[in-house]
Order: sequence, then structure tokens, then C-alpha cells
Amino acid sequence: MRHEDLTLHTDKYQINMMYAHWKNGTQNKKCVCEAFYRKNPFGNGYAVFAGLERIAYYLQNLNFSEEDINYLREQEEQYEEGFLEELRNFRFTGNLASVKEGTIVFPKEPLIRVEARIFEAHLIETALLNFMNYQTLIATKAARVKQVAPEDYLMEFGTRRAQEADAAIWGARAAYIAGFDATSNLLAGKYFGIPTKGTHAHSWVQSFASEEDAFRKFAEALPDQSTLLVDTYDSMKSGLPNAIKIGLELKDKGKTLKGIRLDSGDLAYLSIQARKMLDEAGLNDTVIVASNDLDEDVISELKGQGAMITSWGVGTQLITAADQPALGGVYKLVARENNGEYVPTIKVSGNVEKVTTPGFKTVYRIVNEDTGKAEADYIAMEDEKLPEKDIYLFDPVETYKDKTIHRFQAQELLQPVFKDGELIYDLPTVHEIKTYYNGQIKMFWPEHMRKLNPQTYFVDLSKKVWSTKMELLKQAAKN
Ligand SMILES: Nc1ncnc2c1ncn2[C@@H]1O[C@H](COP(=O)(O)OP(=O)(O)OP(=O)(O)O)[C@@H](O)[C@H]1O
Ligand SMILES: O=P(O)(O)OC[C@H]1O[C@H](OP(=O)(O)OP(=O)(O)O)[C@H](O)[C@@H]1O
Ligand SMILES: O=C(O)c1cccnc1
Repeated sequence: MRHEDLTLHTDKYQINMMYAHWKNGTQNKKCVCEAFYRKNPFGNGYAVFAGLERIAYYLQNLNFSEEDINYLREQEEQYEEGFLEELRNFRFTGNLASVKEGTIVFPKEPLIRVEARIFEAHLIETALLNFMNYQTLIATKAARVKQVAPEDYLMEFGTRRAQEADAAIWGARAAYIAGFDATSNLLAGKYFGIPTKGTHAHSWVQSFASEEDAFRKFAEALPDQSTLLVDTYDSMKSGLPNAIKIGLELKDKGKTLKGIRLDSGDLAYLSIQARKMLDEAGLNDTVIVASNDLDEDVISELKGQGAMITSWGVGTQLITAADQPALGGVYKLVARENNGEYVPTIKVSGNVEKVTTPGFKTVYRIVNEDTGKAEADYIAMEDEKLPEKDIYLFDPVETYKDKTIHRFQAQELLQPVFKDGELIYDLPTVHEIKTYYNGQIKMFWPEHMRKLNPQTYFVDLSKKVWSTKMELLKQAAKN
């Protein structure tokens, strides 16, 4: 993973633009690009940023091999040898700043900022968005699941249904960051140090002449670690009675049946019955695990019905983000070098949502010192100085909606990650990211965090950014 060569993992138009810049002699001009998304996924009030670790590895390994060069020569006979020679020496030499993984983020604020030669800034757009969009999406979905089962044990079970191996592995990591406790994927566990968990499949039961024998043999192999899947034949009539029998046998030997897993039928009803039966048999420590196409809505519904489930295996719906399979993150050029200075650039659109915010910017989280809560995110020019107190915030569209926060802390969200092509950021472990994420969610008022119809959190522009945008919009209207 750390040494993966993904240099050609880009759209052909990036290489075409690089070629055209090279022909034009403008390939070394610098520019600033920002990655952001426009709309929260799943009707959520926020997203959980993820993807930076893979982006860092990707940038460190950028390098066109001889094989890549030969392939490009074959793909486009118009590419001149001089251009291919230039690619041979290609490295990422730019600066990159990013919000940390696990940060709660909002639409239209810069999440990653790239300052690089235009040649480099083009190449990396596709992969950056690919990593950020998927991992942020899955982390956000995981956060929603965690929100409805904050005290329970959450296991990520999605690998078999994920959109291929990368999605399974990086998705397991994203899920762990934002609330899951374990994954069933051992490779993800090995790469990132995520705890791994597993029960057994129906095939284990089917491979024996009787369910009882299957349960007994499994429990003998993994005493204290066995969670028995009770629905191969009939959960109530055979699975549970057999599991209880084995649980009592284990108890006699001083061992504990760890759990039973329900995987079909009415999970609320079955879990309530199962809890009663287990408790009556004295197996109070045996937990009830559920799986079967679960997501945050089903889990919340089951809890509402009084389900006695404390451990959840969540696969397909999480790893494929089934109700919204893509985060529409974009990467836009916001400033270009002209005579040694950056000139802000804008992308105008008939759709007001798609008009970009120009300039070499940064973003601060304005935390009210009196409440300790985040009040708004504030996008300012990178070289702007923020007031020490009394920061004036206004809605960039309905500008009459405003407020002043008197005592605040401004936390800069974009952190330096690459400087002149060097990775200068210590990549945190997934455990550190998880701890950071847990701190993040406490910084927001519950109305922004609820999963249904949350209140919009403010992402505001400084006066300078706002007036630069208005000025460029006026100029564009004249053209
Ligand atoms: N009490 C409940 N309330 C709401 N949804 C539930 C309840 N119990 C189960 N579900 C969910 O209903 C969905 C469909 O379950 P369904 O009963 O069709 O599956 P099944 O036929 O029992 O299982 P399978 O098709 O895997 O054999 C699943 O997503 C499941 O998690
Ligand atoms: O439902 P998910 O959230 O994706 O969780 C993972 C599912 O994978 C396994 O099923 P299996 O592959 O045996 O298929 P099944 O649907 O027939 O149980 C397991 O028993 C879960 O039901
Ligand atoms: O361990 C399990 O029970 C498991 C793992 C992956 C998918 N389904 C179930």
C-alpha cells in the first residue's frame, strides 16, 4: 500500500492538458487548486473527512516508469518525445495542505489545497478525488450508524459486497475511524491495526450432519470465542435451543458462549425471545449479534422495537454507501501564477451552487470560547489576519444574516502535509484518528449532528474573500 505505483491512475484529459501546457511552455507556472464537496451525503449535516493517508502514499510514489512512458507513447502518437522525457523526471514537488482525517467537515470549504506546478496539479486531481470521495463517504456513513448505536459493538462485514478489494480495505479503515469497533477483513486489520472479529457461516453448520454437532465442534475449537449462527434451519425451534445446550456445556467447563448471531427473520422479536431464553438458562453473558442488510435506519428501527441486540455486523449497506454511492467532491483551480503573483480565478455557472470561490484561501473553525462549541467555519485568504476578538460572520448569499462572536478561538483546519514535495506530516495511526474524531463530534451542537433534517452549519467567507468573489463575478458578467 505504501509503495503502490498509481501514477497512471488518472484521467487521460489530465495528461492531454499537461501535454498542451508543455507545448505552450506554461507547464512550470504555479497554481492553487482546492478539493471540496458541495452537498452532504445521506441528508446528513456534515461529513467525516478521510483519505489523506492514501493520498500521501500516492504522492510520494508518483513516478512515470519506462513502461508507463511506452504505454503513453502508444496511446497518443502526437505526444512528442520531449514531453515524454519531461515525464521521466516527473515528481510531485508542490505543497499540499489538508484537513486531518477524522475532521468533521462541511460543504464548500477547502478540504485539500494543492499549490504546485500546473503540470503536477493536473495529474493528481483524479486520484485525490477518488480517494477523498470514497473514504469520506464511508466514514460519514459509519458515523451515522454509530450515532444510532452509540453504546453497542459495531463490526464491519462488507468485504464480500464491496466494489472490489481497495474499497473493502480502505472502507474498513474509514468505518473504523468514524465509529466501528472491528472489521472482518484481516488484510485491513493487518495493514492498519484495526481489531478483527469473526463468527461462522451457514456453511459450517451445513458441513455437519446436525446443527448441534456443528455448534459443539466449533465451540470446542474456539472456546470463549464462539458466536454461533442460529438461523441455518430455524432460529427459535433449533438454532437457539442447540446454542443454549452448547452454552451450558461450555459453562460446565468454566467457559463462556460468547454470542449467538441472528441473520434473518424479525430481528427485534427473535432477539427479545433469545435474550429471555439465554437468561433463563443462566447464559446472561452471551451476547446477541445481528446481521442481515443492516443500516442506520434499520438499526434505529430495531432499537425502537426494543431489540435486545448489542453487537451489529454491518456489510453491504455501509461499504457500498448504498443510499448514496458517491460523494460529489470536486477539485477546482482557484488561483494561477502571473508575473510571480497569484491571481484569483473563478468558475462561473448558471447554477449558483457551482460558482467557485476564488483565491489562495484557508479555512478556520470558529469555536466560541464561552460555550466551547463550533459556531461556524470561516474561509479567509491565506495571508489574511483574523481579528483577536469580535469576528464578524455573515451569510455569503443572504448577507443581511449576520452575527458577531466576541470571544473565540480560530482553529485552522488545513494543515501542512507536503512542502516542496516532501511529506512533512506525521501520519497518525487509525487509533489516533479515531480519538481525534471522537473529540470532533463533541464540538458541535446536536442540531447539526442529528441524522434527519439537521440544521445547516454555517460556512462563511471573510469580507475579503466575499468581495473578491463578487468582483470576479462582475468581471465575468462583462466578458
Ligand atoms: N423487526 C424488524 N424491523 C424492521 N426491519 C427488520 C426487522 N427485522 C429484520 N429487519 C430487516 O428487514 C430486512 C429484510 O429482512 P427479511 O425478513 O426479508 O430477510 P430474511 O428473508 O429474513 O433474510 P434472508 O433473505 O437473508 O433469508 C433486513 O434488512 C433486516 O435487517
Ligand atoms: O448483510 P450484510 O450487511 O451485507 O452483512 C454481511 C452478510 O454476509 C453474510 O451473509 P452471506 O454472504 O452468507 O449471505 P446471506 O445474505 O445469504 O446471509 C452474513 O451472514 C451477513 O448476512
Ligand atoms: O464473521 C461474520 O459473522 C461475518 C463476516 C463477514 C460477513 N458476514 C459475516
